[in-house]
Amino acid sequence: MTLSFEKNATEHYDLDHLLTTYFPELINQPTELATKKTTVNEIELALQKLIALCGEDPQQADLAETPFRVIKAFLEYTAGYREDPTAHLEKVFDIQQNDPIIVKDIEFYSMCEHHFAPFFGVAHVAYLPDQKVTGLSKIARVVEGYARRFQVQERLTNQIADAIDTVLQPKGVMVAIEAKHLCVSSRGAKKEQAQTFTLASRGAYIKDSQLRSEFMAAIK
Ligand SMILES: Nc1nc2c(ncn2[C@@H]2O[C@H](COP(=O)(O)OP(=O)(O)OP(=O)(O)O)[C@@H](O)[C@H]2O)c(=O)[nH]1
Ligand SMILES: [Zn+2]
Repeated sequence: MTLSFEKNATEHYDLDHLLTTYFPELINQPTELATKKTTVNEIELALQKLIALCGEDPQQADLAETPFRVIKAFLEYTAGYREDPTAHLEKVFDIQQNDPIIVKDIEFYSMCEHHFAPFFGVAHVAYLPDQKVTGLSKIARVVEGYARRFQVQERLTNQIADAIDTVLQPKGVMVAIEAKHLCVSSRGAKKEQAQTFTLASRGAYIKDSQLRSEFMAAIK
């Protein structure tokens, strides 16, 4: 079977648009843009080979644009690599708050770095401020910024805690993530109900059992 990516040249196949959407700096860098285009074409070819390896004909009409769509989807799943999540926390408010602030049920989608299968669920974040209080949405933006990468749940949990700890310098921070991993439920062990719960605590949340139980009660 001969494979070629030219087959994808349909009206929906707008490589320039794709690349300049996800890499806006390439608009003024024609050489780098050309290199990226070659890379995309190579990946398309590899994805056609993957489709063939799985037992399907990559040239059939319904699959013609699939490699391009996959690349587009991956750039969306991994948008977090092209931002600095800590930057969201730089804007702080002068709000007097002596007790913890807890933002719970922040839904997220991430991508397991072992299988490129989604894992998804909710993150709960608490911090005990010390002067710096951030906007509530910024906590959710930090979760997004680290979730949209190739991840493991433990690293995601710790990165969120570290970002808040470093930028806001609170008295303490605690993050809990509840997630379902499709690599565990849809394949491999095939445990559909299994969920993973991870915690990361910093500062006062490491040892203060009252703070910890208050957080656990709030997210129940
Ligand atoms: N600790 C941790 N493990 C993860 C995460 N996501 C996936 N994994 C695990 O990564 C492991 C990879 O194990 P391997 O034995 O190398 O890969 P595998 O043969 O596909 O393993 P199975 O999933 O058991 O079929 C699996 O046990 C996955 O469940 C995560 O976020 N954290
Ligand atoms: Zn996995």
